[in-house]
Amino acid sequence: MPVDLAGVPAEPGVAKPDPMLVVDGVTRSFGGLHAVDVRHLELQRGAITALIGPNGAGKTTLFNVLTGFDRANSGRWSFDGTPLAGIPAYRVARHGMVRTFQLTKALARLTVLENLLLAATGQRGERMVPALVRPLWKSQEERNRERAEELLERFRLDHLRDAHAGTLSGGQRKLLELARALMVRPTMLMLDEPMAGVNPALAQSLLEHIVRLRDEGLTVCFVEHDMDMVMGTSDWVVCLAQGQVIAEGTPREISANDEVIDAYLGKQHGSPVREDESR
Ligand SMILES: Nc1ncnc2c1ncn2[C@@H]1O[C@H](COP(=O)(O)OP(=O)(O)OP(=O)(O)O)[C@@H](O)[C@H]1O
Repeated sequence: MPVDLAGVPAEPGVAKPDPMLVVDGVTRSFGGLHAVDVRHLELQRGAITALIGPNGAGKTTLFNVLTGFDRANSGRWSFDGTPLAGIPAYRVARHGMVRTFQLTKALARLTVLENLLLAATGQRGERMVPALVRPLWKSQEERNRERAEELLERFRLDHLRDAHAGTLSGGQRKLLELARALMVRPTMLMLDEPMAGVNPALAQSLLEHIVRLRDEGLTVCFVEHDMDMVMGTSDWVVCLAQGQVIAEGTPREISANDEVIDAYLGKQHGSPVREDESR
């Protein structure tokens, strides 16, 4: 564990020694449904925080709001001291908080290398004034290529640089999504179900990549609804249910937390137990 969270009490909304992201009173409703209602939440710098919760708990909605892809109804949050409420996604990314996205059909038609270079857009080479100054633009393009090659090697995708992204296996796609997010050198990585649809061996390798990124100083937050998946990897676990943070703690504390267990079991075994069954 890079930062000692072991002494932090396992309580919803608890303060962290060095928070990177601080969330206050964030709500998001759809009609009458309160999808997100987070009173206070802090994510520790340099740690891997897993955001867990049963289906429909509000994990993705909270992610979308915090990263500027959706709007909160109320609340504020700051990233590394910068208030981010109302800031659009591309500017959130410029502040260093970047989220992964599943490869769309359009991206699947591009090569792996093109995917990476496209992910770097919005950097200097794309902006108006430097774009007119050819040497500057050129050096930015070269830097992007260097970065892309570095990431291809890191994720062992270098032999696939000219393959169409659509031909990659599920696990390779997940690596490409991760590499795309890293093109802009974020300080915080937000991963929405990075292991979804990936076989267990590859999921393990993805988790190892994530741990390595954390060890290099990146702050990571990932959404996952499979509790087992987060246990060996995360430094801290936040559990959402019905939009609210119902528990926080180390993986060990969370796996023994009755409210968390109830939230999961309540969802999976939603129908009331018949009397004869309960007996
Ligand atoms: N655009 C939307 N319009 C209406 N309701 C929505 C919308 N987005 C999410 N919801 C609802 O908000 C609630 C929270 O959904 P969300 O996708 O954030 O949950 P989740 O925890 O990510 O679930 P899962 O693990 O199944 O992905 C759900 O009841 C969902 O149906």
